Amino acid sequence: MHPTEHLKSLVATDWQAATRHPFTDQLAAGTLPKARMLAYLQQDYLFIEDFVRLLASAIAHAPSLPDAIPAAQFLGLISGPENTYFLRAIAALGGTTEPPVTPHPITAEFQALMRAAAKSGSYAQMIAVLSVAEWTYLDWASPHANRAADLPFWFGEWITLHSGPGFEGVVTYLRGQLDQVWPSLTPEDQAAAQSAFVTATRLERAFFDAALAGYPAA
Ligand SMILES: Cc1ncc(CO)c(N)n1
Repeated sequence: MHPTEHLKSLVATDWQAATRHPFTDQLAAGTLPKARMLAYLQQDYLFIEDFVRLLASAIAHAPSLPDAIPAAQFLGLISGPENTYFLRAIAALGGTTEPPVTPHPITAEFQALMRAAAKSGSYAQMIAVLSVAEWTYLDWASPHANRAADLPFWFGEWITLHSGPGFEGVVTYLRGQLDQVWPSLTPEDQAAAQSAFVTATRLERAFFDAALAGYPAA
């Protein structure tokens, strides 16, 4: 079994909950209330800021240029079409990106995980968090890809950005990076990368739970 398959098997319950979630089911059915989608995108735009910095850190720590290039191309996608999607969708749903919203506690936990991975110096930890983020999104979005065109763009494009051959390639690349470095890691590094993978999956699930509930005050 590939290391990434083993890691996924460890978190099967959270993985299933994060990728077959009522939030994304409602999104793909077009029945998710607009206010819920807006609040989610505003929180996710905070997530994306730290995601961009984490991805940049992984690029900086990649073992070789061929290992770095696909991540650099993906960074261009996030900084280009995906960033533009956020700005257009948040505006169309009646919101703003400035000033940024206050991070919900789950968003803050995710930010802390990404910041810790980014400054850990461990490429495996960085890739572990990035892999969970993109692989869970590929898994929830792919079954809905054929319906994206019929939805309002703030739902449809969010599915399209996370499905299809190009995005599958991103996930294959990220998993391949973790599978490639895994055997050379010390047991301590493997444990830290596994812990990052487990925590990231728990937070993906919790992020959708909070978004579905509309971020009720604690
Ligand atoms: C919370 C979260 N996880 C993963 C992705 C995919 O990049 C996202 N946009 N937001």
